[in-house]
Amino acid sequence: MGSTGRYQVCCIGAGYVGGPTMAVVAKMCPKIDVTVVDISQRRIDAWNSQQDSELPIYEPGLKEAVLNTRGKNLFFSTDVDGAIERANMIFVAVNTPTKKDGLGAGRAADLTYWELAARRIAKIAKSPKIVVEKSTVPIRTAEAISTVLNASGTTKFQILSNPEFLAEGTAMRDLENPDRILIGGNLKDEDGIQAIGELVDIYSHWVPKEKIITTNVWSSELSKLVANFFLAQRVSSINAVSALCESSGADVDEVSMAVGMDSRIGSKFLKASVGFGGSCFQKDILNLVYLSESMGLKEIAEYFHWVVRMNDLQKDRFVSRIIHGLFNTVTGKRIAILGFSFKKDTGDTRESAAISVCQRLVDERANLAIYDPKVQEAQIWQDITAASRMDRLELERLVHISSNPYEASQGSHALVVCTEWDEFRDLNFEKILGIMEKPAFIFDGRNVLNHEHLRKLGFVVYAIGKPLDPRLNVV
Ligand SMILES: NC(=O)C1=CN([C@@H]2O[C@H](COP(=O)(O)OP(=O)(O)OC[C@H]3O[C@@H](n4cnc5c(N)ncnc54)[C@H](O)[C@@H]3O)[C@@H](O)[C@H]2O)C=CC1
Ligand SMILES: O=C(O)[C@H]1O[C@H](OP(=O)(O)OP(=O)(O)OC[C@H]2O[C@@H](n3ccc(=O)[nH]c3=O)[C@H](O)[C@@H]2O)[C@H](O)[C@@H](O)[C@@H]1O
Repeated sequence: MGSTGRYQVCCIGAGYVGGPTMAVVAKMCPKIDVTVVDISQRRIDAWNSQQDSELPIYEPGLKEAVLNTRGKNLFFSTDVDGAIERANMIFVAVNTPTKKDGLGAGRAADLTYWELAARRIAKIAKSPKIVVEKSTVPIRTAEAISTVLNASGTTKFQILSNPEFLAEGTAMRDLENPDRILIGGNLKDEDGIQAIGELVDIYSHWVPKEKIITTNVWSSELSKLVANFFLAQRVSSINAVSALCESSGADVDEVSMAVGMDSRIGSKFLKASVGFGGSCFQKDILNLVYLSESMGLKEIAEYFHWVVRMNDLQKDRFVSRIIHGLFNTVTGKRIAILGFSFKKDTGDTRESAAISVCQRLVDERANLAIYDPKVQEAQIWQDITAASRMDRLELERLVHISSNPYEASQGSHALVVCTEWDEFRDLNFEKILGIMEKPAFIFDGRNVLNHEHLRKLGFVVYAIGKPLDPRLNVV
């Protein structure tokens, strides 16, 4: 207990996982004090902002949960040391991106932030702590972290693995009603069992006991990576099928419905798209590739790697369709990009397929007008500049950020849907057709529009995995 007599939880890392996860813990456990800390002052200021629209991330339902608990039993702070000192349990939800340089670059997870957080805990903690690995990490990270934590010998630490399965855009729903809670710990040790019990107690406030499962630490760490591999693999598989559909006249949505109705296969995650994005699928699969390679399992590494390669291929295929469709050149043509986030209901753009699509089109010297309802203009510039070989000045001649879809469409040769935002379904396409160059093309990278209706209006439409429009120039 902290000095207040209340159980103290601290979370290091106030990002997409730390913020929503702790908001739910605070909401569901009013008798527990939850402090979320971060080294980024800007992020913490945004979490504490009185302007609720300024929370650092957009997630349906998040604002309400934060406003109802903030200042009561949910606190956001940059005082990392103070929070560590007071805590009974410390969640670590820092970022674990793919390594950019050095050994394992482009594949292995970069655990710098994790290790820094662990070293801070080791330095500051004076009383026993339970340290919960929330970030997605390679198998056996808990063991390494345990070595760092216990090296000074000043106090005792129990390390638990408790991977997070929330998906952005549905984070609050996923957290409040999870399919399962996975806790990995030392089941052979009394202190380990006690630590697992404390974490189970927290989740038991709102999650039925049968959904809380305990395993050894390594199974838990590996299960997280494997879950993401299985999900991404389904998207890559259906995207591979989409190419087959376009060449054969089959319709990928019909195939996916027919296949998904087999209860052994299931209907979720079978939606063909321009390619999966997000901060985790690619990174976690590359992590599995690296782990397999380090274990000498070359063919298994290749098997995992194909899921990522298929995804790159799908993005390339989509851009090729646009270029060939527009009579083999997009140079100087205006193209409206609808949607920039990696999926709907989030402003997150990490690894978004839209970035690759825009970068390839800019390489072809197309003029882009980009519209997204939630992504900040500065973020779009940052992503495009990072992805492109051109500098900001050159890019500013080619790229324009639009404040609405109609402005983006004005004078454009093609509309390209990169994110499945609901509002795109309800646009006034008669009006859009009127303000576009003719022939007016639509490339629906998410299969969200009513293609038949659009064709009747006069658009030439390309959709992923659908029979090809005879008016589309196909190579
Ligand atoms: N974004 C998602 O949907 C999911 C992410 N994950 C995993 O959760 C982890 C975190 O992901 P996100 O929340 O998306 O990352 P994020 O980048 O949004 O947040 C991480 C935060 O940690 C802070 N940080 C880094 N080092 C720190 C330190 N030493 N002390 C204090 N703060 C520090 C950063 O400033 C940042 O605000 C990753 O391992 C990710 O793979 C797991 C499930 C879902
Ligand atoms: O480890 C993580 O970070 C998380 O990764 C994914 O969540 P997230 O990346 O937020 O979003 P998803 O809903 O999985 O979508 C990922 C990408 O796949 C695409 N997708 C998804 C489903 C589908 O049928 N087709 C498809 O193209 C989405 O548009 C998006 O670009 C997993 O779904 C979460 O369980 C996991 O916790």
